[in-house]
Amino acid sequence: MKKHNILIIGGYDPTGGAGVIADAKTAKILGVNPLTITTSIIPQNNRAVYDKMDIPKKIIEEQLEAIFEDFDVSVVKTGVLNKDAIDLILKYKRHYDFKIVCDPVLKSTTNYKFVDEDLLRRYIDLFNESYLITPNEEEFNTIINFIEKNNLWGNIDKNPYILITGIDDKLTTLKDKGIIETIKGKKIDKEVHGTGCVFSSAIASFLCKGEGLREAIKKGKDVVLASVIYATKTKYNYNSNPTYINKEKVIKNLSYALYLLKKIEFSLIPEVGSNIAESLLLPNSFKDVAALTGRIIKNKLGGFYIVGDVEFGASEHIAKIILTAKNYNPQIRACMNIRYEEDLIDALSEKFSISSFDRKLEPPNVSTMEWGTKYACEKFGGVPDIIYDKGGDGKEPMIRVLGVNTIEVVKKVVEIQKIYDHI
Ligand SMILES: Cc1ncc(COP(=O)(O)OP(=O)(O)O)c(N)n1
Ligand SMILES: Cc1nc(C(=O)O)sc1CCOP(=O)(O)O
Repeated sequence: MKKHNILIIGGYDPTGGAGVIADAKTAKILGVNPLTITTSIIPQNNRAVYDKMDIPKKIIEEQLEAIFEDFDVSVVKTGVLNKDAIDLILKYKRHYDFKIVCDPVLKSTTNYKFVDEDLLRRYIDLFNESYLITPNEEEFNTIINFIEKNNLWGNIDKNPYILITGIDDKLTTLKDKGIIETIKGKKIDKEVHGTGCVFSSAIASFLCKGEGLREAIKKGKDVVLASVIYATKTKYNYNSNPTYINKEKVIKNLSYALYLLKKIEFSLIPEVGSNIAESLLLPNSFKDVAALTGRIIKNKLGGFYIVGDVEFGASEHIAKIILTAKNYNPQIRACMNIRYEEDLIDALSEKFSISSFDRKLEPPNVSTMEWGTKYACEKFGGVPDIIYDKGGDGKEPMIRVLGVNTIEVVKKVVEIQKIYDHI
């Protein structure tokens, strides 16, 4: 089966939040083999870019020669470039058949200028040979104004796609400029270093795997959203954390979580049975939530049965908990209900964050799961590890364990069972 090789050519960010490391992480999680060539060493963090040292042209060329001698490359994704790098990419483009996805990084989000007018003039030749260019709105306007001001339209005989990136992305082409399609996005209020790199390398990776342009953009958008939601906190801000949550990933997590559960003597099973569920990112309905079509139920010998299969749309109660909790913390995508025990809650308070709701305070005509989860999260100021209630008329008291995925939830349940067994 053909190996998908993507060649990433860009600058080196030692924090891995942007540059060739961020690009390679993105390609790797998407199942593409990342080959990387460094054009410059750029000491930086989320506070500033401190310097930029260009790699000598000879070394860039030797990196290119080493790769093309030994690998077939279907997509080249470019980040921070210098004139030597552009000259060499165009030289190899004349001899090898690969698509170029060009992310025109003109300056960093910390306002360090990577491109002067002399280099931007050379970029125009690279744009002309590119399949897709991914500027943000400011970079797009700078590029078009530069072409107009310097009367460079004559240098452009091809018509590459342009994706003007933002919360919503606008697909156009360099020459036509009319909007072909707008790809809607979701705003997450968090400034994350490297999102542009992750987005363009995700699109390039999906193209490398044979996806069409629109599908690659839409899936790339999902990667960036997850990478922002699960971004890594640093002292000054956040670093991108390339992450891709799709149905395959959710089902794999749930299957492994059930595998882990079967390894323990799980006895905290409520009369109604337990379910365990995990959702896609920012789920819109119970159809975006996978769970058991049956339940986890006690057997007569003190053990338990896992009844049913894992399917999307299989849960009602646990799905409502996840759908509500995501509004307080979009990282939380999983939950499992277990039996309530009076003295267990106290024993858990040292290791777990806990909130609760009281069914006696429940207003009429509401969904208990939605109202209760909302009540507990607002009381806690976010999403706790555990939400419990002490039951009500004909309603069994319950403990609900929440987490970023079902593997994390089951590991919490294993810890809770251990604590319960030693009370
Ligand atoms: C080596 C390197 N490459 C790219 C960038 C740009 O990253 P950032 O400043 O976070 O901008 P976006 O990727 O978010 O557009 C960089 N700083 N260093
Ligand atoms: C019946 C019930 N009540 C729960 C609660 O948290 O109060 S969890 C639960 C069982 C799980 O239900 P499902 O399979 O619809 O997600």
